[in-house]
Order: sequence, then C-alpha cells, then structure tokens
Amino acid sequence: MGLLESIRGPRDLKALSPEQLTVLAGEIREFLVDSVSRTGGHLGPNLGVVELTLALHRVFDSPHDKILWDTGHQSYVHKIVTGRHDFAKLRQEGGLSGYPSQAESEHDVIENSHASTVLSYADGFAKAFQVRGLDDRHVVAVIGDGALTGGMAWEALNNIAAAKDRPVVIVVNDNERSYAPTVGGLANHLATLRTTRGYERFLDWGKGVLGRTPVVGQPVYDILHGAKKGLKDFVAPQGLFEDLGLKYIGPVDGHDAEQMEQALRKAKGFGGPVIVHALTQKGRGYDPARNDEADQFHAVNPIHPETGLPIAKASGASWTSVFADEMVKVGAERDDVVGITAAMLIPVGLHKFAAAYPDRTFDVGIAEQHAVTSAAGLALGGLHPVFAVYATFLNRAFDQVLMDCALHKCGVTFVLDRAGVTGFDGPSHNGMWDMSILQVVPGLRLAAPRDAAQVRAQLREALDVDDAPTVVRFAKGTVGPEVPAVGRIGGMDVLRRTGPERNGGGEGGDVLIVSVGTMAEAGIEIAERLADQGIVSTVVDPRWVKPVDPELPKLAARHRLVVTLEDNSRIGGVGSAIAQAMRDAGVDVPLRDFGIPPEFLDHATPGSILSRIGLNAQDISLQVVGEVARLAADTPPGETAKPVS
Ligand SMILES: Cc1ncc(C[n+]2csc(CCOP(=O)(O)OP(=O)(O)O)c2C)c(N)n1
Ligand SMILES: CC(=O)[C@@H](O)[C@H](O)COP(=O)(O)O
Ligand SMILES: [Mg+2]
Repeated sequence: MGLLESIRGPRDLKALSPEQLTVLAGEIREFLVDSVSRTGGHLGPNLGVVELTLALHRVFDSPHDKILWDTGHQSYVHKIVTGRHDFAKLRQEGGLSGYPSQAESEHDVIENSHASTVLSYADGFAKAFQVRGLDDRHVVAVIGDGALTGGMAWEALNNIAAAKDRPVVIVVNDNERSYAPTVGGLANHLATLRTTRGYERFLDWGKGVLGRTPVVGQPVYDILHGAKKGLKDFVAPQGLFEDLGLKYIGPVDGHDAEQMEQALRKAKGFGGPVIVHALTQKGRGYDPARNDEADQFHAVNPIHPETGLPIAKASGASWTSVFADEMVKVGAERDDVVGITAAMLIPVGLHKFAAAYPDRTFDVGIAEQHAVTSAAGLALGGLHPVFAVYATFLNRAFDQVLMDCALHKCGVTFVLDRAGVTGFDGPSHNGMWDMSILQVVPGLRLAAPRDAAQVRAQLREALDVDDAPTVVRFAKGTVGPEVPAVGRIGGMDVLRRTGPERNGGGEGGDVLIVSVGTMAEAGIEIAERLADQGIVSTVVDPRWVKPVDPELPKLAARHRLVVTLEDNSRIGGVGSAIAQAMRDAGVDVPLRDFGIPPEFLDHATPGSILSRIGLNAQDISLQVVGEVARLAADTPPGETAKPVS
C-alpha cells in the first residue's frame, strides 16, 4: 500500500492531489478490511468515514484544532492518518484501543465510547477557547445520525446555538443507521434534508454556468438561489437546525473528498455554530458489509475478508439468545409484556420478540434516559415493559430508574446484557457498576442468573413483580453449563457442600462462599480447592442479590468466614450489601469480598483482565486459605479452630 505507508501524520495529507486522495482512500479501505477482518472491530462505521476523515485532517490542524468523535468507534481512519498503522492487536492487550485514546496520541481526546456526548465536549472546548481568548483554533465534533438521537446531543445543541459568535463545527455523519436504520422524527428530518441533494447539485451547476456571465448571471443566480431556498423549505424544511440558530451546510456527499473539503472550509470560516450534513454509507466499498441487512458490519468478530462470513462459529447458546427465546415465549403468554431497546434491537436480543410482536416493541433510538421514563409511563399505563440494554449504558439513566421508576413503584424489568467484564471495548463498556449503583434504589429487586435455566426462571420471576423495578443481569458471550442446586436455604440455592451433613441441611462449616451469577463455577472450584486443604465450605447462589436474603446472615453465623464473589465493582457491590446485612443482624463473622477493583480497565480480552485483577478460583483460593489460617491462629490456645455450628 504505497501511499498509505507514506502518511505518518495529517501534514502528509495536505499536499496530496485529488487523484492521490482517491488512491489513498482505496488503500485505507483495503487496509481496514484486511486488518479488521483478522481482529474484529467496527468495520462498517470506519469504511463509511474514509473521505470525511481525510477532509477533516486536510482542512483542520489537529491537535491544535480539536477533532472530536462521538462514541469513537469510527476513529480507525483518524488513527491511521495520525500515524498509527499497527492494527494487528486492535482492542487487545498492548494493542490499539478500538476508540480514541489519549495515551496513544495527542490527536485523541474523547475515550468514552458512550454515545451522544461529543457536542457537549465541543461546547465546553468552544467556551474555553473563548474565555481564554484562543481564537486561533477550532473545535470540530463528528456525530453520527444515531448518536444525534441521544438527549445529551440536544442539550448541547441548545447551548451551542445560543452563541452566534462562538465557533463550533458540527459534522453530522449521516449514514442513516445506528445498528439498524436510525429511527424517529429526527431521522425523518435528516431524510428530507437528504432529498435536497439534487437541488444542491442543480444550484452548483447553475452557479457555474451563470457565474461565467456576471451581468445576467448574478440576478438569475439570485432567483435560482431564492427558488432553491423556497423549494428546499417546501420539500425539505431546513427549519430544525436553522430555526435553532445553526448555520446548515449540506447535504454534502461524504464520499466526495473535494465536496467535503469545500463544505468544511466554508464551515471553518463561518465563525459561529455551523452544521455540515455529510451523507455517507456504512460499510462503503465492501459489499459483504453493504449487503448486511442486520447492521452493515457495525461490529464484527474475525471474518473471511472475501466473503465477510464469520471465521469462528459460536460454541453454544449466548446469554442473549437464551433471553431472546424466553421473551418470545413470555410474549405469547402475556399480552401486557412489551419490549424496549435503545437502538440495539439485535444486540440485546429483542429482535425475535419484535418479529412476533412488532406493535409491542419500541426502539427509542440511542436514548436510554428516555427509554427508562417511557417504560415507567408504559407501566403506569398498565403494561409490563422489559427494557433490554447493555449494563454500562444504563448508568446514564440512573436518576430515571430511581425517581421515575422506583419512586412510583413501577413494574419495569431491566434486562442488563454485557454485565461484568467485557474487555475488548475498553473501560467504558465493562458492565461493572450496575450492582453497585442499583443497590441504593429503594424497592428495586436485582437478580443475577448463573446459567440459562436461571435466566428463564428469574426473568419470569421479575415479570411477576408489578410494584417495583426488577433487574436481571447477565454476561456477554456464550452461556456456561447448567449449575444445578443441591439444596435450598431461604431463597438461595446451595450449589456445593464439602463437609459432612450438619444441622440437617448441611448448614455450617469453615467458609460460606456466596457466588453471584456467573461466579458460580468459580465458587464451586474454590470450595473443592479448600476441601483439599481440609477446609469445609458451603457454596450458595443468592439468585436475587437485592434485597439480601434474610436467611443469609443466619447462614453466615454458622461459618467462620464469609467469601463473596461478584463480577461487579467491589465498591458498593453485593459483598458490601451482604456485609451490611450481617452487621444489621448482629452477625460478627469476617467477610472477604472479591470483585472488580474500582479502576477503569484498559481494553484486553476478558480472560486476561480477570486474571490480572485476580478474580479467578486459583488466586481467590490462595487468599481464602491464608485467611482461614489467620483465623485459626487467632483461636485461643487449647481451643481447636472449629466451625461455629
Ligand atoms: C449510550 C450508548 N448507547 C448505546 C451505545 C451502543 N452503540 C455504539 S455505536 C451505536 C450506533 C451509533 O450510530 P451512529 O451514531 O449513527 O454512528 P455510526 O455507527 O452509524 O457511524 C450504538 C447504539 C453506545 N455506544 N452508547
Ligand atoms: C461501540 C459500541 O458501543 C458497541 O458497538 C460495542 O462495540 C458493543 O459491542 P458488543 O455488542 O460486541 O458487545
Ligand atoms: Mg449512523
């Protein structure tokens, strides 16, 4: 790839001729398909922003000018033209992040891969430049049509439009899709703007022809321009953006580097808030992506580059598919159950329910806050909504869960997919905070199923609660083997006892291991390892981790040590809640809580993250053996360390 090799920074783009830019764009697409088909990643979105990114870096001077990307999954081309060509370990330990990364480059600003934030950052930058008198630099925000459906984007637009003298260049990257086609009134408005493309071309043609005959040309051009404006307003009212006080430039062909550059130079010189509406295609130039109905290769696992077909076949059912299938069954039994997604119908597993019950499925766009409060409205209206969302994306709707759902005792069920360490997508995608932040929501009940059978059972149990919000959270990827219960204490499943039966129910021993959700297998393995050391333990799965089962403190009192395991932040998680419940019950037994440390976890494979943070059976067993030994050592002389029974 001759030309691409020579691009070591944005400066190398500035001298290229239009012909060279076309060649370079082709080489970049070839590079993206070749590389991302090997590693997996956001192939479709990045194929769609090749010319747009080249134009941005030719018109603006990053890092002096700030080029900001919303969500950041479409920043591979930006990385390539800012000197990062080694994509061999994309999204893996030690490799490039799949999103902008300040540690990687001075050209990167926003690392957060949560959508709809870029305009707020841009508003902040513009205000900072103005207050500091830095009028020699620009801020450019690239936002997708999907991200533009997020509420924050409109809060920011309201502020950006307020100051006519505060330059902000907004590039709307309109490929008509989030994963699926973008929904809502905004999407329809963007569509009407797109239809005026013909008028732009007509007007440009007119300007060219008429411009050569100035005497006649100008008045005729003015008439034409007036006609275009009137026609546009008639056919495609520009009102939305212009009525807000934003200059609107477009629609522009986002794959025509020259047209993009022209529009960006116009925007750069405007001196106030301006929108450049770029029309692009997700997966541009790669037929397998263009022809992909589902999401045009929004995010792929490794694929065969020639065909786009996945290299690895899924090794079993995913957590998502178990939920998807059960939702269809529930839909047939209960016509009050409705589904809600925030622009991720297939990724969260509501597509089958939607196919069966289209009138009972609502895609609200990338608008989780709206989704939650709309769900509260649906519940108050007599239905039982199921909002399926990635755990990390519910973070932004915490107040809506607390005040709009729980305060009103709304029977809304939240199904949190991608809970726990997800790894590849970096620090803002791990579902590691839900079991902490939701602990403080009065009345909310939270379940963490350990296997497919429990997903089905706990989903149904959640749907039976109509006077409080309920949460069912599970991990990314393939669901593990069934983990059968060997007994039940209160609402908790006993998964393993390694000592002789005591007190009839096998209650009591040295260590009580409380494994949450997918930590069940680790809990059982830890019990076996402890047994090898002569340490007797009981493993329980609380199933519903909030509220803490009233039997748990009593069971804890019959052990010398309690160990809790959760794929959630250690801070304020299930372990903390159990410790509090034990204190409240006057049970003074030491507790060791194992979870995710309170840090942002850099991108890597989930396995390597879990082993680095020590959230695995081997490391935990070693610590527990040491703890038990310390406890035994504390036993007064003459007394043998024995379980409290
Ligand atoms: C708050 C939030 N919700 C959901 C997502 C998941 N997500 C990642 S990209 C994407 C679609 C973005 O669409 P758009 O902004 O149009 O960008 P495109 O991929 O089309 O370039 C979604 C829903 C997210 N990153 N953040
Ligand atoms: C950028 C984004 O938020 C999603 O596209 C994310 O990559 C989800 O990844 P998975 O669906 O593969 O978990
Ligand atoms: Mg889009």
